[in-house]
Amino acid sequence: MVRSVSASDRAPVHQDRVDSGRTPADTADRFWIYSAEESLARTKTGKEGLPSMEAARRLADVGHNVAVEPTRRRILAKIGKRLVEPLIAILIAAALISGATGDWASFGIILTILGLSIALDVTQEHRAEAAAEALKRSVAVRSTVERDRKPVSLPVDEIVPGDIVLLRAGDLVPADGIVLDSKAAHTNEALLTGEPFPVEKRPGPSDADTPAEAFNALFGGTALVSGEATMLVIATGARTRFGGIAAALRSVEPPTAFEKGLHAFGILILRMTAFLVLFVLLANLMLHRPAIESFLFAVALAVGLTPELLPMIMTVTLSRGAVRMAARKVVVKRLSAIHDLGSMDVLCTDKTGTLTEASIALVGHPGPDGEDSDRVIELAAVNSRFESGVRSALDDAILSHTANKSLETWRRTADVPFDFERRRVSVLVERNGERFLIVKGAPEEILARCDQIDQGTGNAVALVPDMRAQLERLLEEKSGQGFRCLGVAWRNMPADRDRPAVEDEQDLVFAGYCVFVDPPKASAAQAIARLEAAGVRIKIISGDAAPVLRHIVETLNVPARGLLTGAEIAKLSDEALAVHTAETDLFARVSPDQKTRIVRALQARGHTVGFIGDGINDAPAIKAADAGVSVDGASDVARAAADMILLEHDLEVVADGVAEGRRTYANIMKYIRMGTSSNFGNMLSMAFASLFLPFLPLTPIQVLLNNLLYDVSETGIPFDNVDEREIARPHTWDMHELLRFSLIMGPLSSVFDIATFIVLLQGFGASAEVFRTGWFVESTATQILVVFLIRTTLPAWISWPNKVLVASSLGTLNVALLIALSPLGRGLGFGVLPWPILLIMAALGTGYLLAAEALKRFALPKQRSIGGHQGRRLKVIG
Ligand SMILES: Nc1ncnc2c1ncn2[C@@H]1O[C@H](COP(=O)(O)OP(=O)(O)OP(=O)(O)O)[C@@H](O)[C@H]1O
Ligand SMILES: [Mg+2]
Repeated sequence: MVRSVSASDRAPVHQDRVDSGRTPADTADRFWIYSAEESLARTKTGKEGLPSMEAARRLADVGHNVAVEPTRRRILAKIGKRLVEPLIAILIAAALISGATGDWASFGIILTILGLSIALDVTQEHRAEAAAEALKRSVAVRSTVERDRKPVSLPVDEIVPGDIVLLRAGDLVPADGIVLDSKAAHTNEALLTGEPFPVEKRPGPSDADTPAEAFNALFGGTALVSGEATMLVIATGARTRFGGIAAALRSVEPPTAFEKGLHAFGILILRMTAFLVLFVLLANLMLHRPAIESFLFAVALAVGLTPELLPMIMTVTLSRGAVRMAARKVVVKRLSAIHDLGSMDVLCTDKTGTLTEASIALVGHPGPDGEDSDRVIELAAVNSRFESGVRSALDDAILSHTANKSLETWRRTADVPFDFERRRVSVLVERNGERFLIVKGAPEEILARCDQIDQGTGNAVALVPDMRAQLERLLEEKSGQGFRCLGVAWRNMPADRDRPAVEDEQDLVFAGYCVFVDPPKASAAQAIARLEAAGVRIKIISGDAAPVLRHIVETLNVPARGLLTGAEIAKLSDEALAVHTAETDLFARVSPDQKTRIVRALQARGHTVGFIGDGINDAPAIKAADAGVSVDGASDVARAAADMILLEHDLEVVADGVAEGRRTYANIMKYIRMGTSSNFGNMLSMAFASLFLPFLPLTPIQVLLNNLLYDVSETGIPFDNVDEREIARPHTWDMHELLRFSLIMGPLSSVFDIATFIVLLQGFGASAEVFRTGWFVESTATQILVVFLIRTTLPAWISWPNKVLVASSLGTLNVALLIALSPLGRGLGFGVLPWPILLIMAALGTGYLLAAEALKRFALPKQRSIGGHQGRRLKVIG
């Protein structure tokens, strides 16, 4: 039986190292100190990988390769958790006491009602989660793993210790492990160590003390930016070096503003409920009512008042939102990000692919004289062909332009792969026994590193200031016309140099520019206009040059103010940057780390920030954003960091997602408003009833039944239609608004409740049974029907509900009437309701609904102005 690689497994194997002066504690985590053979032996595997049977056994043993196991629990666990909730537990105890005292009817009924409501809760939640989970799996990052002696593509969460993984440039390193074999492999560990430059990885062992120095170790969560590597997996999931940290970080990840607000709201309700229940209990006891029944009544009231279905409604509404968003080509990985997307008021976007077609073509390759030069394009092609990193679209354009050019005379020796900090790539090549370093990259930086120019033949002459100025003008002219440019340069290298370094990229000979066109995406203009109209400000953040960005926004006619470059941002403190972001919409030549700084600066100003990007360079910012968005074809790392994935690279899809996020929010708010208004009203009515009624207004069982029916009636809310005006602006959680709503709608319903009491008692001299039947009918009906009024700020007859909500509401209303008015109800303590009383109840109910419709415009939130959401975070009470 193979076990996971735990500390105890290691002890015997590295006995010799313990003898050589190391303590087991030192070596426990330093898996890179072993040779390939030792590591293979320790993980009980071979170079050909694991058989799938064995892999399945290990998976069952060590668990999935995820930093945090999903919180989705099994159905039984979910039921168990509900059974131990205090109120439910008290009810179960109450049922048992009823049974013990011979009241088998109560025993049966209480347990049936409880069973039904738990079943409703659990099945709804479970189904919704399963649907959301399936969607999430569809965008899971995959790795190529050797199984049964052949490479297969597997979701990364199925990787186990002992697996052999084949990595290529652009892949996410799926777990911790060591390099068995490599070809120019470099990883970017910025996400974990903050080190922005790629580090080379080759087979070990290494003696390093820290992970950063371990040249043969690969860490889960980093990215292979160049070359290829064969990796032996040593540790997966939370056992990885950074998996543990990630898990720790995730557990303290601040809740969204909505979640915070909701929590504060829950606590408020809880306090009010506790207060009321105690009040009712005391009043009943002081009036010498039967103790057990009074106690049960109080508990049943508490059950009725707690919004116990809220977590389920949240999950169902969000999952339902996720399913709807998937239909609009947005796959949600983190459900609560739907709220963030809906409340997002700033969207940061990259340029290529989002604002442009990303169909890049080479349109020119001028030498220093401004004329297209064969020398320039040949050097560029050699560079693109021989670099080991992820080929960018620029490289593809160069290579397709030179497809029929023979580069046979050139031989590759090594390279310094591209990274987004230096924005260039060098290859070391040989021709006719001579060695050259060919460098291409961001043109202004290439030019700054040149002191000679190439006359088109390989002859180098000094770069005089006039010439430099002329080259700068040429670049300005091309960029100003919206062309993307790269600079190409070279230098001679000593024949014995095999390992070029970043330091070699100077004293270069300037060869010329490569000029590319990437047409702006016409549809982007429309999508941006739509987002801006919906209160989402667009900021463009790109590694590309300022003139190119300016040209794009002019062509697309995007209203963008201000521009900051990476060089300027580097000089600003975080505070100063935050101030600048207010009037800056364009950010050019920014590094990956600066993208993150911009996101944080915007957040510091109280914005809810979205970030959409597709590159390795976008991943940290995607992670930092409230709503991190990536696209289906993006790099693994970007997709792994994102909260949601667009199946189509289009801002229009984001705009759809925003609308969907706001829809979801609006529906959750309906449930909350329903809860608060009826809760608050009920509390007042119950307090009144306890003091002035000669008997309990409802039996405990009737209270429970009312609660169950009400809950079922609300299960249609997640499906409900939402008014256009609800999705017109970013939403904000506002506790004051909710309180105002309760303070208007609650007393209103109490007025009608009390009127009902008076009519029943004074007008008809109703018996306890008839009284309870009358009130049950009236209160259940109004509680259920009021949803059709408060679901919209528009007049109820203009905004139509979804048919699922109509069905769930009217269906349960019918059941309620059937139970209360037919002989079925006799067993539940209902009496025969005379017709005149029924008519009066109907009249009172109608009166209440009309009054609610008339008063709701004072209670529901007004339409907000665009500025209304600024400072959102400050508004949250919590
Ligand atoms: N393959 C390459 N070879 C040399 N230089 C490159 C290459 N790819 C990119 N660069 C340089 O790095 C700069 C930044 O890259 P890029 O434009 O892809 O950044 P980005 O932030 O992803 O931009 P975008 O917003 O367009 O997605 C480019 O403008 C270019 O100067
Ligand atoms: Mg990009």
